[in-house]
Amino acid sequence: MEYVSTRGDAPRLGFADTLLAGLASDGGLYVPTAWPQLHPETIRGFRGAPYADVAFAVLSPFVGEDISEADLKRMIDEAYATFPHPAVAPLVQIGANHFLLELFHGPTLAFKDVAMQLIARLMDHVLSERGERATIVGATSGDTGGAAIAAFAASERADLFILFPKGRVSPVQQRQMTTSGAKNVHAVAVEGTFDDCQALVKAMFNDRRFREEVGLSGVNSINWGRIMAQIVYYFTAAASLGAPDRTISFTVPTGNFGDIFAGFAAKRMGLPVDRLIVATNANDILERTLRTARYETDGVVATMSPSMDIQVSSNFERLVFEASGRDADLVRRLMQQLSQSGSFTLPDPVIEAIRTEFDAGRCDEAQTSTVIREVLEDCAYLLDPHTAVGVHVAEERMGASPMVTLSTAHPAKFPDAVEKACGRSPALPPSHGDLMQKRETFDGLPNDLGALQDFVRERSRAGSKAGEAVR
Ligand SMILES: Cc1ncc(COP(=O)(O)O)c(C=O)c1O
Ligand SMILES: N[C@@H](CCOP(=O)(O)O)C(=O)O
Repeated sequence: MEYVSTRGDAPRLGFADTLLAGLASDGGLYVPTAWPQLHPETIRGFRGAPYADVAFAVLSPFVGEDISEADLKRMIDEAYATFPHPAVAPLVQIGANHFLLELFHGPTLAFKDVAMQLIARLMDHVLSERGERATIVGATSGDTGGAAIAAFAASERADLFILFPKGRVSPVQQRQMTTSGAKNVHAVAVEGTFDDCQALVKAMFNDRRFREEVGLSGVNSINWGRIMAQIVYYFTAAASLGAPDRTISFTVPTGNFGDIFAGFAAKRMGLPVDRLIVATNANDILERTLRTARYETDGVVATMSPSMDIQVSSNFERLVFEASGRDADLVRRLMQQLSQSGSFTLPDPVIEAIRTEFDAGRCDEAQTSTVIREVLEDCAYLLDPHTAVGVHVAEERMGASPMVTLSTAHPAKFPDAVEKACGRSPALPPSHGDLMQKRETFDGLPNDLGALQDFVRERSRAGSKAGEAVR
């Protein structure tokens, strides 16, 4: 399997190089040259199968020969053994035809663990086979950071720098990033928004000298490995509800568009998906884009679902590439307009192609609180605010197909918002009991590329071991 950049101007890479590259050298995002196809009989066989077995079947074609079957199988088994729930990603019914796909049973109680636990193992494996080290820099609005730190804290091969927007993550999210005690982990509070953090990460990737100097790699969903691992749970959920013998719709609380793009990829691989529904909070750029064809950034507002407080939605670029018939020239032009003017307009055939498969809806703060309260009253089930955004939008758009709303975080990550909405404060699971008492360590930096690069240079050198090659 080979991967191409959405901007058409970077070398094609195999799986291992794509995984370590993160962002393509032309600023684009890698996608597979062709979508592997799963036969309906294979999908039918996923019913009742262990999650790790489905993961192996779905992921093998993307990995190809870069990692042996035995090693891939072992790493998948190890990754999902960190999830205490035997199903890894169980379904819970909350309405006649409405199901929640609980993706928060991993080490940091958010869906990011599903991919991060696997890609940390894959990256370490590839780096150690090559005798190399990597400097991983990631941006987070709260959940990616904690999941990456939990997954890479034991890494012998990577130094990890996580940028989070100061004062804009929940206390639980912040402590998951600042209390690991791991020497190779650096949590950095940036004076700015998540979009600022993400722009800094992309600027570091686009600085070729810096990229080579520190052996830069990334674990945000710009990295194909993240998307790939998230495809699996669309298959497990749909198969247990009757796919391939009936179609299933998915509603996805959306920020950076990675999670819903994984659903699109599952559909391209043969999963009978009916509608893919984008659910946004008040930061509704994607809902506006699907309605008006105009993608226009508009300043981020802080909400009770902070992990979705995003305006520049990286993976939308992958969708534009696919919906335009893989027109890299168009993608390059639109992304240039975005960086120059903060907006672009999708050509008619592209927005029409997107609308044939996607819908979108928005959920404001009052509606988020109402949903949390109503679902608690009706189903005795406590939603986190991100999932509540999804449930609100899903309920507006129920059709004939069963609806699966992705439940992306445990409510205990956002206890204040949940308590304000419904009067109940969710407790952290016992395994996280002492989190709020642990000592925090983090650095603060301005929203300044030079300052950040100096910081990374200094710390990643300190973290690397003498005698080992730096990528
Ligand atoms: C809890 C939660 N829900 C939803 C999202 C949105 O996912 P995506 O960025 O893949 O669209 C995020 C972060 O990205 C998140 O942390
Ligand atoms: N919501 C995310 C933002 C980063 O998204 P990613 O999927 O690109 O890593 C977060 O919680 O950090």
